[in-house]
Amino acid sequence: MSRKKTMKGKGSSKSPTASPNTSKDSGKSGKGIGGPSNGLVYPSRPSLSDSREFYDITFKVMLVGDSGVGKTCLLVRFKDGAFLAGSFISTVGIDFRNKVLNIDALKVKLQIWDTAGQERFRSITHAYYRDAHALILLYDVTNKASFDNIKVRLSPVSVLSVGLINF
Ligand SMILES: Nc1nc2c(ncn2[C@@H]2O[C@H](COP(=O)(O)OP(=O)(O)OP(=O)(O)O)[C@@H](O)[C@H]2O)c(=O)[nH]1
Repeated sequence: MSRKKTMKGKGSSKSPTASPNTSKDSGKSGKGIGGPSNGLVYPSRPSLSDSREFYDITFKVMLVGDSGVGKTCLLVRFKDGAFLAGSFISTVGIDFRNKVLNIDALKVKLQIWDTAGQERFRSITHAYYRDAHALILLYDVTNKASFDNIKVRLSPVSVLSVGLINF
């Protein structure tokens, strides 16, 4: 497998393709449905950030769940090792960050998309499920409604679409 080269996202990043959405903490764009129909996100697409990092394979992962369940906190914790305590700023639209992991001598790039949990962004965020390799479903253990709402978020059409294309 040839080693590929890509831009490494830092903080809120620009996405591989174009579409008008914004992130919670910087207002920078998160753009487009991230990759071709087989779901792989190729590094030859437009830049994500200003530093480069090699990888062997890439996967698109979506964080899905109600507003306030901790999607952004989980992502920041995983990416940067920090916890965003205190003030809660809701995500606007969609955002993503990249993380490259070394697994069995391979560099695996995860492109992790942080979706807005608010109802008004649902139609936007649903569009990004299409070519995802994985959806991570989050809920607040102190809020049963946030668990029940996962079923609503993953309508049969969305799940079927992800399943048919990627698995
Ligand atoms: N106690 C506790 N609070 C958390 C945890 N994770 C996140 N929070 C808090 O929950 C609030 C919301 O977290 P976010 O990660 O911004 O929530 P989100 O799911 O991204 O919300 P949207 O962007 O609106 O979709 C913040 O104030 C966090 O500090 C956790 O594991 N425990």
